Amino acid sequence: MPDLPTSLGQPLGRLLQASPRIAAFLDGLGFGELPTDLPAELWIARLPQATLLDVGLDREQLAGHLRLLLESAAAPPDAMQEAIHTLTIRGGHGKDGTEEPTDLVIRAGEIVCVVGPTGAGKSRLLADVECLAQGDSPSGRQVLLNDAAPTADLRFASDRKLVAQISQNMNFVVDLSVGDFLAMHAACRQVDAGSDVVERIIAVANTLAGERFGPGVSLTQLSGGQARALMIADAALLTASPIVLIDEIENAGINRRQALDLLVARDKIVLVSTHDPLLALMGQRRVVVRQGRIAEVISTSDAERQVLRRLEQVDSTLASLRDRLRRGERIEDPAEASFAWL
Ligand SMILES: Nc1ncnc2c1ncn2[C@@H]1O[C@H](COP(=O)(O)OP(=O)(O)OP(=O)(O)O)[C@@H](O)[C@H]1O
Repeated sequence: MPDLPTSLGQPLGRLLQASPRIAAFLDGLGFGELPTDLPAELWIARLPQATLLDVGLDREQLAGHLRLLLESAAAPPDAMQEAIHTLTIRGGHGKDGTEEPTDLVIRAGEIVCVVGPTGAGKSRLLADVECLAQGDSPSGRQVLLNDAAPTADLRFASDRKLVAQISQNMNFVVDLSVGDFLAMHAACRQVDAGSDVVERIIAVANTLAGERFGPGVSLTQLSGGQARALMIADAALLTASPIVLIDEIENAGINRRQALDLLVARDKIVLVSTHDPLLALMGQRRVVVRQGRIAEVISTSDAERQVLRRLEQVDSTLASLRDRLRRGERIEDPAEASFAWL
């Protein structure tokens, strides 16, 4: 394994070499030519405020994001994960029996969002992937991995699940501490007991969720957002499953872009069911579900990416207002919520 930089004290050029995702991430934010000799943290410290406003991130968020991507690049690749290159959903039928016309092929490292009105069948679609349906679910869909039907062994093996699901209600029933739970999971995954994986997962989860928590806190005491952040960090850094399904990420508690980038940086196939415009536009494509069937597959356009940047700016303004209210401050100047600068 090449010697990978692990801190932002390294020159930007080294980070770009170490992780193509970092290069893609900075490029996607619209940073053109970068001062490759400058240490990354110095570059972040010197960025003009106007540039940060443009990209919709503050200095801390940008640094956090780069650290997560570095973290992912430094983690060892997973043998099983690398084995799945494509997930194909072969058309079934809608609730009224109308056929689904096309097959949907999703590649490793791709985010596909699932949108549609309430009750349209978004969760059904995720459930079909979760159980690797073979025409035996209400939609009649068939799921292929690397262009082939999964063997029964792969479909039903509980010890090496191909699909990890992060759902809306992460209610933990075991009363373990976060640290014990992760250590147990690491042991199941045969990750070196001496490694710092538990600390790293908690640190990553803390960058995703607002309110920090430590290894001593009980799983049952985590808030919904904290539990989701923990599961996403665990799915990215410890769980081998190459396919991750997410049923909505609440917009208040979690840094959604970081969460998705973290999974994609590990070359997972990510399907997110959502009603949130920010999340919906973060995917490369989105599937529109109507009456139980995939009615359309839309690729996110460049113009939509521009809209997403604006939405991220609005979101970051809302997040900072939310934080101030949480700290007990008053917000009385209407200009603070006018968004006229957009
Ligand atoms: N293709 C299909 N054929 C038959 N039944 C379906 C199909 N798709 C969805 N359903 C059924 O329709 C109902 C609503 O679907 P689902 O819960 O997936 O909707 P949803 O879009 O996730 O809704 P929400 O936004 O409220 O979470 C469920 O009972 C589901 O089993």
